[in-house]
Amino acid sequence: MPSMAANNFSRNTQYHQAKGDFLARKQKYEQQRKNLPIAAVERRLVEEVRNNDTLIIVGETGSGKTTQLPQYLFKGGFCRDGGIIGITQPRRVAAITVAKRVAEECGVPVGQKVGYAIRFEDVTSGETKIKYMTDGLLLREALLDPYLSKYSVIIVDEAHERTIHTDVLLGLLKNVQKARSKSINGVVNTDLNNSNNGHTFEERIDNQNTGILKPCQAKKYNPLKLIIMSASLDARVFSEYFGGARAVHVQGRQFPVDIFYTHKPETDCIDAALITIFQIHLEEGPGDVLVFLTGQEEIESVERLIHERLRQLPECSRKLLTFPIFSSLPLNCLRKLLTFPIFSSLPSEKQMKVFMPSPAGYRKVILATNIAETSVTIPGIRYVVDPGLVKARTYDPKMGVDSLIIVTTSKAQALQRSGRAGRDGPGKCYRLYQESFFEKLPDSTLPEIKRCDLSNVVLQLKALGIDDVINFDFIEKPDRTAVVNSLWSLYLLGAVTEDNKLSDVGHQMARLPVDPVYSKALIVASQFGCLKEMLICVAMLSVESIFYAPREKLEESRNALKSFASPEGDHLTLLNVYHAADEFFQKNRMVNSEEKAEKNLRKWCKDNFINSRSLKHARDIHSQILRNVEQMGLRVTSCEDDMLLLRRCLAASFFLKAAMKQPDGAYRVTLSGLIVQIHPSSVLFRAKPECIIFNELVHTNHSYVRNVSRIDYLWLIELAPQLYAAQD
Ligand SMILES: Nc1ncnc2c1ncn2[C@@H]1O[C@H](COP(=O)(O)OP(=O)(O)OP(=O)(O)O)[C@@H](O)[C@H]1O
Repeated sequence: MPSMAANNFSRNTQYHQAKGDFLARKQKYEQQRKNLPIAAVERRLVEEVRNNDTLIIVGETGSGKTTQLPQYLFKGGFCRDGGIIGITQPRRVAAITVAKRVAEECGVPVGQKVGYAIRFEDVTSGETKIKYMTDGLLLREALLDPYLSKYSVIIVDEAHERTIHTDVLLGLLKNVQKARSKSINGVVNTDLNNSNNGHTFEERIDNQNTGILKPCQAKKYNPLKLIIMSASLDARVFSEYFGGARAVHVQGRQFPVDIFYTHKPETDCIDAALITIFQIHLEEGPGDVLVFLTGQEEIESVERLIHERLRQLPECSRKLLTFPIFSSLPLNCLRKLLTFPIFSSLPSEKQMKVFMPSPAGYRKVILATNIAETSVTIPGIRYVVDPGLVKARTYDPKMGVDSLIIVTTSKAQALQRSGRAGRDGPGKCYRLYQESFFEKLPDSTLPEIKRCDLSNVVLQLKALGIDDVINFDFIEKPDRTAVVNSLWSLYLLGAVTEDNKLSDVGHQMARLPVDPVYSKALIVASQFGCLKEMLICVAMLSVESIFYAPREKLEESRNALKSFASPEGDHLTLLNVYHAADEFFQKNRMVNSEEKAEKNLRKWCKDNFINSRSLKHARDIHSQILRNVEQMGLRVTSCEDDMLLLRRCLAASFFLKAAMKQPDGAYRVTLSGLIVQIHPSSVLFRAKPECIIFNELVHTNHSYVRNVSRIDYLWLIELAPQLYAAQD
């Protein structure tokens, strides 16, 4: 047995070692931080924020805006009165990774002084002073705390992305800022928007919750400092919107990035990307590669092709041994290439894998959608491959059709993409198009608010007390038809009343973090007595494709699907998959550890051609929305085997998307008159029932509907008379 002295000695050594490591890390971060271009203007920036309530900061990618400015403001005393510095990001992955980095730089665990919050995950505490979050999350917070009273500073980062949430936030923050500065001057706060009937937000909210209008109480708030930030925004537009707000530019970048263009246009982007990846791998020095692709399918096929080509490579080539960089690598170096996908529907823990360093001697190739385009730093990336394409949402308000199409990027996006290299050393960016093509790209991307279904935003605004959505002070007004159509859909869903006010149901819907059609479905299901089943349907419908059909095993995957298929449609089929997976998992967990049961479930998914990532994501969403509905006091009961009841509930919920069979076997959408086909992936593709409801409309060479269930037209008349009775 070791003596006490020896024990103490070893503990002492461990302590000193840990302390030494900590100090070395601290020193390393301090040095890195000092070298960032933004460090040279720290004092000036803090002064600018002190002197201006609204400030626009434009600075090169990688100059240190996102990670450093909040720390400077903290040090500059902006949290002294107990206020928090909030920083919004358009994407979850950026909020998480930047928070982790800043926590490391501060030498604290994430969740304490520095934290993050995204939909369904809150890693903050009472101690948190620097909080990274998605723009959507801050919007949700505004529902509960309309003055955003806990924030002393809000930084809207990557504002150039102009996500729908950023645009709504900007309008909201402008009002909150005005209201808070009035309150500090002792003016009673009655002016957060034009249509609040002269009551404060608190009063309106109390009125909604209790029905009793409380007496007016003037509250004092500190002014809200607002900072709009990006590497690639048109400062003029934002400055004008904020009444001539001051804009400052942070000069300089840490490392150079060389840009390369192709000599002629590329006809096959995937092939061009593959050639470039291998060219980099075989001819360039150490460093990882980041490739921008348009979506999960493309990523998976490029990943497969990389592995196929890798297998064809010789163990090692003589030619390569003449390059000094390869001479030190082991003989099988040519195959030492690892691929990592990252896209939005990939569960967070899988997404985080791209941030781990590659094993010694390996080169990492990250295949990403535009999720990795802004804010994130992936350590080790020296090469960026940019085919110049992105999958973007478009919306046809007349047809009510929301679709994803592949379009060329804007200059701002190209700049952001190249900015992912050159963050921890000099970088190279290969744009797979000609320079003349780049010159013709639009400067910035069309704001999302101009190309999206607005139902969710309109619902949120109304829940915030902003009834006159058309006249809301947007930085850029959305299409009037789109607003009117979303108001119409919300009216049909029962979320707004005839006189355009949010109904009780609407208030309930706004509390659920899913699309209005789904939140309504959950409320309807609690009345029908099948909320247990609807929670599963909504979770499964909220993720990308559950079924996985590799081209080479199409027949096998179809057979696997048959074992879950319901003749009534895709919703019941999804329910069968979820139940089967859950039963398998629960049985496994009785005899295995949680980890082993998870592993076995992944194997079960593989055997059954189910996308385990999507299923895991659906299971997570399910538990989160279950918590939400329980908090709201909705009755979570099961309809057991009464599938007729569940189908009627589907009709009562998704009646906005119904279609009738035409003599030629195509379908006519009842609301828009659009002619569509059932997608081949649907279990009803061949059955072709007379009347269907569906959740998704996609455009390829035809208009297809997906996630389809068989219903009876008479149910629509009975359950959605507001739309169907008049047509009878
Ligand atoms: N997770 C990380 N790992 C390693 N280095 C990092 C990390 N995050 C940031 N850095 C370093 O800090 C620098 C500044 O990053 P930061 O995100 O603050 O820049 P930025 O100006 O906001 O860039 P962008 O406009 O591209 O978001 C990076 O270039 C990189 O050198």
